Amino acid sequence: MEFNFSKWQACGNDFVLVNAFNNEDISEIIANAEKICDRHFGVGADGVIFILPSKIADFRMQIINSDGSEAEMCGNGIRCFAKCVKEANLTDKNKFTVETGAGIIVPEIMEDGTVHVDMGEPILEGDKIPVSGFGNNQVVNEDITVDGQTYKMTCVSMGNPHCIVFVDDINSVELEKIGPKFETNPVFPKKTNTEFVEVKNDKYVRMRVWERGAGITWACGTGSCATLVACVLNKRTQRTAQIELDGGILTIQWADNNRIYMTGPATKVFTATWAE
Ligand SMILES: N[C@H](CCC[C@H](N)C(=O)O)C(=O)O
Repeated sequence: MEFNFSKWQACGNDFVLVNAFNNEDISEIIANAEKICDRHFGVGADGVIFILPSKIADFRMQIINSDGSEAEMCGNGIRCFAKCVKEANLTDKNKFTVETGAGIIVPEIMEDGTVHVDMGEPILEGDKIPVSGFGNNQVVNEDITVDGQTYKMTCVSMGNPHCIVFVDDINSVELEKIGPKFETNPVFPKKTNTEFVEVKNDKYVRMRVWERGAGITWACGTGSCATLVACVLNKRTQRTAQIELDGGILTIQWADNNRIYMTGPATKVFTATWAE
């Protein structure tokens, strides 16, 4: 298997990006995503992202987690995707449409090099997130029992499922122990990403994440969007706030038009060829 790729990171959430805009066969790369993402035997990444053509948008993005599972959407990934597309001269626009599993997403590359993304509307109906046991009701500050302990959860989908748990002290959360037990809890038919959040004030929160299919990552863009929505629903922040992650800070806004806007960095680390 031989293919060219570029390595990108966004707040420390890192990805292998593959340009398959000319419909190159990516089946073997997808089949080997776990090995490619391995931090000892491969490149090392939280996922593999493919740039693909689309019939309904300027581009299509496909995201494979480091465990080989496919996700509907990736917030940090789409910022890397946008700058990678621009660098590859696949467009002369700074704002364009991307078909994803979460619908059409619109990133815009800003003058200062950050990327501003219209992430669409949050999904709050329980059966659409999905979370079992709540019908189409919202899941806000509801009980969940994990490993014999009861937590209060608020669930939001940004095309992918998120379970947000507010804590008094983020440093006391044993993420590697409790994260996988939330991820695979039977109440989440499609598993879940889980965000633990310590609110610092009504415009600033600290968040750590255990991602579905990737484990602890240094940042989660869709998770930051879901976190802001959960904060507003629980009356803990304003509708615009900064989310401090292990690897950086994202600014998230839940606008009056009900759409979520995310702004943050994306940086190329290197380009290389996988030749095994
Ligand atoms: N692991 C996630 C996909 C990547 C999301 C995250 N890296 C982001 O920046 O949104 C899932 O399976 O839903």
